[in-house]
Amino acid sequence: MDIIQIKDISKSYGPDFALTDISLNIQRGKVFSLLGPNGAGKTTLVKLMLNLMHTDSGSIEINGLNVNDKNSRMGVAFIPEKFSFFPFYTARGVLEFFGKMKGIEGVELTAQVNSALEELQISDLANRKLSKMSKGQMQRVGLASILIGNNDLIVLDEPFSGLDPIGIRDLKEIIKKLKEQGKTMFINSHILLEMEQICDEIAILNKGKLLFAGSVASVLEKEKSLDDFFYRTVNEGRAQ
Ligand SMILES: Nc1ncnc2c1ncn2[C@@H]1O[C@H](COP(=O)(O)OP(=O)(O)OP(=O)(O)O)[C@@H](O)[C@H]1O
Repeated sequence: MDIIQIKDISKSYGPDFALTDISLNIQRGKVFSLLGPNGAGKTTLVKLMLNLMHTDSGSIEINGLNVNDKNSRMGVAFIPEKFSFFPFYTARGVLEFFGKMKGIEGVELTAQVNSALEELQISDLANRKLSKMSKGQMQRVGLASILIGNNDLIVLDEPFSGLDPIGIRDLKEIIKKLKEQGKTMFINSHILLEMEQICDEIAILNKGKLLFAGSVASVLEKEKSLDDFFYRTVNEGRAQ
């Protein structure tokens, strides 16, 4: 079954449509990326999926449940583009908070937190407060939180922004490992080269309209790169 089912959704902010008649299904266990230029509607779609806003029309289901049902978000982890949390929390404190919210405690919580800190190479920052961290370090704390608990669906908004080249490589490895564990990833991004390397499926959005949905493999059969395909698709969409 598809883990995300988006049916004919539209969303406007006042008179302006941010999304128009979008239908999209995401298969379980795939790495999916929603690509689009600035203002395309990517964040709006994520907010609708997480029920942070409501659609004007159409419906979204996660795990077969309408997103109005809070149970649809069980096992869903979300990291916004700029991760932030109470500045007086340490990295360990943040991860313990996320774990406790998921009902994980004691030795199991300590083991998961230590493993997440190691995976993101921030064990040395475990006891540092967020207020004393760089942007990239804070982003790594946010990304470590997706490893806490048994998340089925991981939604990442521009996860590569703010990461240095080592961070980008580490994150790609983490995404690969999570895919091997059968997790589904929904990634909003502008960084086409990274997406070409790690994604199974993409959709291209521009000005609130869905211009393409399909596999990266099918794109690369016909095009030199995802980059070329993206620019051509967006430009043809603009011309219409
Ligand atoms: N709160 C808001 N009020 C009014 N218009 C908004 C609001 N949020 C977004 N928009 C508009 O909706 C459209 C889609 O915005 P959205 O943030 O979803 O795009 P995006 O693809 O995530 O862009 P970016 O890549 O720049 O983050 C844009 O035209 C934007 O100006």
